[in-house]
Amino acid sequence: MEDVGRARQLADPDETAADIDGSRLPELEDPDWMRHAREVSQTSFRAMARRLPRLVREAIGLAWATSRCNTIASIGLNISAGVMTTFGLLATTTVLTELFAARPTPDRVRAALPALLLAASALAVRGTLNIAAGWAQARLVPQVNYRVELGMFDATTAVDLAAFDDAGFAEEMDRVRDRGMREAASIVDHTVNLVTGLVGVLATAAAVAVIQPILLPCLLLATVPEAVTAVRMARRQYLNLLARTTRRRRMWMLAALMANRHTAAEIRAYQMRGFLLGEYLRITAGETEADLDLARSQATTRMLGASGSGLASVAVYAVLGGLLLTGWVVLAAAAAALLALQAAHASLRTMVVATNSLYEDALYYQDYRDFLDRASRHTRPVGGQPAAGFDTIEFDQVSLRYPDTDNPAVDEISLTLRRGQVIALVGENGCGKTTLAKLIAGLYRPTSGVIRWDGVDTSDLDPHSLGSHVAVMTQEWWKFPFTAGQNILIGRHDRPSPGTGPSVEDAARAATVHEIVLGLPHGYNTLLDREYKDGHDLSGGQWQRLVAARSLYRDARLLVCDEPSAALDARAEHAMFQQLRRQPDKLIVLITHRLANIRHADKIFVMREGRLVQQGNHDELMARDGLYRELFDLQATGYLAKSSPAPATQTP
Ligand SMILES: Nc1ncnc2c1ncn2[C@@H]1O[C@H](COP(=O)(O)OP(=O)(O)OP(=O)(O)O)[C@@H](O)[C@H]1O
Repeated sequence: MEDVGRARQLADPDETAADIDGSRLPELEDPDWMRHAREVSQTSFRAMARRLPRLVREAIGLAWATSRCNTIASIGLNISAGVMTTFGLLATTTVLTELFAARPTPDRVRAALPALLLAASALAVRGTLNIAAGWAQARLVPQVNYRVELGMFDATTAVDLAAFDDAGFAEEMDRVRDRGMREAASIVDHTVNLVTGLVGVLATAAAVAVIQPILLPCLLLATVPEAVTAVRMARRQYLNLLARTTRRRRMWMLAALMANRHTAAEIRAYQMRGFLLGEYLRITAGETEADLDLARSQATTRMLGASGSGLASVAVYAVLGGLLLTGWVVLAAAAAALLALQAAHASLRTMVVATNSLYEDALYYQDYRDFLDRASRHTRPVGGQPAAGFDTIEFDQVSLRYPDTDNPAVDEISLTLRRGQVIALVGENGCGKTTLAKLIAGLYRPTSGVIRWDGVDTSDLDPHSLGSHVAVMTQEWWKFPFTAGQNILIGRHDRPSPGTGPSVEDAARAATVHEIVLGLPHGYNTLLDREYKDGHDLSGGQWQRLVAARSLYRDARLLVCDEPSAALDARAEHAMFQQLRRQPDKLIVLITHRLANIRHADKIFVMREGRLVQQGNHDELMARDGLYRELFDLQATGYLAKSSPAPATQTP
């Protein structure tokens, strides 16, 4: 790790002298996913080579599962090209043997002609095979990429919502998205390169062994400096990048801040431009220095490597000369061996670089596989009893404790909800309303207690069919960058027949957003994302109406509305609650801090610190002393209080 430390120092020369104050961003901790990089930096090349067979098997397995045809083509064509290399070299030896024979020149040329044709043909066929192999490889790599990406998103969209509360899961997911996912295609690419390099070396060695076996050790000797140089350069490049990873992440972060529509307003309002550009400049100065340092040391290694190769070549020439003088090798064989040497150099280099990269990328790919394992532990198994709907939902001593928290967010709650009711959850911030609503909606599973639909434990019901009876208007809705119509339609994109529920326009009318959508340049086909051409945006309240339309379009038996009117104006809010009261066959669960909106609810559940402390309708709860009356009166006072005269201005 000495190299890492050195590169780090060079990357930020003023590190020790710097004052860490508010005018400068603090240095970031190295992220956990760099642990593999460190591991690679401490692994010897021999240890890497030992793990190679397993890695190659794994990569070929992945390629095979993606496209058998392209895998066979990539590897098969490369091997065939190798065979052509051997043929070509052998034919060249024959050409040289004929040309160096003690005969008149025209006779020598005539004798060499068939072998020359053979050598030229071998060369042409090898070139064609190489191009075809490259083509198969180019087809294979993106396919592997998409397969792995799909596997990743298949897992991230199937896991329980609770998985996202687990910090370990989130970090692993980011790490996999950062690198692990991309490296799957790389390991296939490197493996094919490794096979290509290996085939090249073997093909040359085979040719040399046929020409004159004694030349084989010479070939190996000549390639050693090249191999050492390639390994050293690849590893130095990697270690240098490793030492700068954290700083580069900071650069990416700053770059993303400075070229982003969402941050543009704040950057201008707070005049942060100078600060951001200054930080970027400071970091790029360190980066430039690190780049120059790398270029310098790579040039030195390349020079030393070239000198070593030169010396090795001189040694090989000396050995060849000796063999020629002593008659062990004929002149033609020696010349062919020199050609073989050139070919072996390039192949060996490919092999060494591919080994280094394959080993490193395989470590990141392992992260991806670990993540899929972890995700599968967070995923409910498909199957179970189909859920036909419900008439009653019953909570029996239900609790939920978030990971790594001391107190349960919902604590031993028992209640019964019936279809046709409008119920409300009330309480102060953080008392557990949203968590309880998510339990009702089946988005979370209780950590203890049982939830039953018509007497059946929901954990015995098929999660997909259970979810099909639920619609949720969440507090933290997302502005999906789709058209206005799609933003509603995704509420139930797989509705079996269009006539079985409200149309998109009906839902939009019910949520008082139809006129707004018609006012957009392309009506329901208007793209709601200004970052794309012809894209538009809506105000916060207009978006909230669109979200309401989506959940009405879903037309589910259970509708959970968490602060559905937080961004609505008074008229829209009134219309929204009127609409929610007009759903006699549904169970509506409302969460709102504006208590006037739930006066008509059939039942109000009042929560404090995760527990149910009161329940009843508005009149019953107002008739008693308690939290509900206290909160309601506090709010009502604000509306009813007569405006008091402004306090007199005090004169000094
Ligand atoms: N994902 C989470 N991980 C850990 N703790 C959480 C998580 N979500 C909520 N909590 C905690 O659980 C408790 C209940 O939160 P919840 O969001 O259910 O409250 P709430 O009554 O809906 O609050 P508000 O009225 O502010 O929306 C709070 O103490 C909160 O900090």
